[in-house]
Amino acid sequence: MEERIISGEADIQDLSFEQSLRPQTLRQYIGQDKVKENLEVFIKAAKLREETLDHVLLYGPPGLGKTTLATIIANEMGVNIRTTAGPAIERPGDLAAILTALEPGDVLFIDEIHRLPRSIEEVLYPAMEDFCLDIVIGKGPTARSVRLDLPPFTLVGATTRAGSLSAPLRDRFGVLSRLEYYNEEQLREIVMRTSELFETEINPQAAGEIAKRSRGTPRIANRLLRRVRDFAQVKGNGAIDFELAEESLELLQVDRLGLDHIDHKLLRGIIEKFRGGPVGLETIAATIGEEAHTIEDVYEPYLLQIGFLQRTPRGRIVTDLVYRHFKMEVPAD
Ligand SMILES: Nc1ncnc2c1ncn2[C@@H]1O[C@H](COP(=O)(O)OP(=O)(O)OP(=O)(O)O)[C@@H](O)[C@H]1O
Ligand SMILES: [Mg+2]
Repeated sequence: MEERIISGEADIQDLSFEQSLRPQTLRQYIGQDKVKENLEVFIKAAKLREETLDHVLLYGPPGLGKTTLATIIANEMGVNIRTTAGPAIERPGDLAAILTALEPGDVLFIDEIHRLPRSIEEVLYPAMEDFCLDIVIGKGPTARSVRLDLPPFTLVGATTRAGSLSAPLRDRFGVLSRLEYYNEEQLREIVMRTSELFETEINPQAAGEIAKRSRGTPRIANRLLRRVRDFAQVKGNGAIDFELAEESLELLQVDRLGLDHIDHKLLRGIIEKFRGGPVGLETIAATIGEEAHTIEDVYEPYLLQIGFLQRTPRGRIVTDLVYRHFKMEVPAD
């Protein structure tokens, strides 16, 4: 699969920047008002009662701020955060080592928690419920189970696929927070904030233009800003004004709605070869030379989200919005 500048997934460059761009407190975290309001109350209440915060599950598409929020939760609670990821925990012993090393009140952040092996999940249940571990010592007929007390902790899990989480695991989280795509105004604020951290001058209109093309995703907004900043440095005096932003984004081939050439190929393919659909996923896949599941997981979600594609029982259809976006005549039927 080719790399796309408008992908929500982190690339190597993103990773090297993101740490320094992360807001540290709920107050600095832009948008996601409902999630923030709830967390604020739960955190306050937990602190008043001098208890640990309930376990929190954060879910939503890549790049919307799950890892950021996990860090903020620990900061706001005034505790340490230990970070690991579902695929990194292979054996029950791995998890036991992490859990027994926690200090009272700590946040344990498990990223990609849907990729935790089932055998590990089972170790996690009593840990989450009663702060204890049941470990088996020895093998065969002499094996016995020992119960080990753990310090109370808060598990923060993050996943892009809440649907792949087993029900028993999901049920053990007290707080379930779904992150939503950001609106233009919120993304504009994020771009302004990041520019400040970069010490790059930007005017609000230019920030708005980057926001518009960021597909509702802070990670993409920050990435586009970085690229536009390069253009500003090389072609201008370092400051980002509207014309420069627009010109650079055109050169980067990210259109007014944040669509790139792959989106265009997919949409035009359906229009030109299938008269706008309905057409089956497999057929689309064969036409544009991609795997069906890649289209479903990666290409389609944003197009569905902005109403450019619709799923019907007979396949995908493009909507009138697409014809208008491409300045094509909307067909009569
Ligand atoms: N609400 C926000 N306000 C400001 N910046 C944000 C916000 N949310 C995310 N960001 C920025 O976007 C970048 C990506 O966020 P983050 O790494 O938390 O996403 P994620 O949901 O964990 O993604 P993934 O699913 O790939 O793990 C970070 O660099 C962060 O600075
Ligand atoms: Mg993350």
